[in-house]
Amino acid sequence: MKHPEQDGPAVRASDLSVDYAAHGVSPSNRALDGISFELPVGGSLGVIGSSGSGKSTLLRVLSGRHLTGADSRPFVSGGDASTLGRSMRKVGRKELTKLTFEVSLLEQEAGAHLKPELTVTELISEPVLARDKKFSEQALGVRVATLLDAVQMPLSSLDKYPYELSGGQRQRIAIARALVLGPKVFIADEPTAGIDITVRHTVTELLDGFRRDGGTVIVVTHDLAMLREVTDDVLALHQSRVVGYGPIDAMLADPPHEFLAALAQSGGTETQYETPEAVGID
Ligand SMILES: Nc1ncnc2c1ncn2[C@@H]1O[C@H](COP(=O)(O)OP(=O)(O)OP(=O)(O)O)[C@@H](O)[C@H]1O
Repeated sequence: MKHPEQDGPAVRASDLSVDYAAHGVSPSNRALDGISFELPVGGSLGVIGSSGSGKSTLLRVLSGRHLTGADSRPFVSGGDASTLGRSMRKVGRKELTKLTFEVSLLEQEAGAHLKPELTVTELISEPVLARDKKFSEQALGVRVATLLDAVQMPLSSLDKYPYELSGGQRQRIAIARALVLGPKVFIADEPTAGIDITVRHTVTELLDGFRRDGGTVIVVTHDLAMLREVTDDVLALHQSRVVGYGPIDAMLADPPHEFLAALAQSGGTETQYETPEAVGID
């Protein structure tokens, strides 16, 4: 599981600060400010925070996608983060390519952004064929069917197009696609968003199984039950900074910040939290 040069945690952030550069009329913007944590190989970290607190930016940086994405890339402006032993500040191009195979990022609303012209089989197979055009058709067929089963979708959906699936089914296909390369680290941004409550456990089971096989998980979720079931520690962000770090129930029992106190009171609907300044309270 470990990168040859890696002899430490799977993921580490040390006083990490991340900015978005000024763009047109938009000024530069600090999205993360002095973030530190460590996640061992095989561990699972939850990330929570109010809207705009920096959760998605953190996932982009830890997965190396800040160096491969399109416009308005965030950049590491202070400290550093490393994933599987590679620095996110100075990872080389070759190492970065390897990292994108080893670290899978399920982006927010991934199911809604599947290519509409591809079938389920093609969608799940695409990352494998993009990496190796000559990959055995038979082995790929088995891998696709196994993943489809893992996300509890029937084999009859193999030839379907995204428009023929429900929102929850599309999200499950996105998850299968994210796991098809057999990553070592799975980073997921709201994986259960849009998934029917009755099949949510599919995702929890999948993450559990992934960890049992030695995989490391980072998950942004508003789902308290999921945080309890699949994470060891939770990193709570508020306005770009860490306001809590530890097991979710310990944090909610003795909230170190008003954001967490509000979350404890609401029973998990943290997005409703507004700062006193935002609602005009002194
Ligand atoms: N492409 C971008 N260009 C400039 N600033 C950005 C960009 N994306 C995000 N930001 C800014 O970075 C900060 C953190 O945003 P981010 O999307 O990481 O937060 P978040 O916690 O994931 O929010 P949400 O829960 O609403 O998805 C915000 O101030 C946001 O406006």
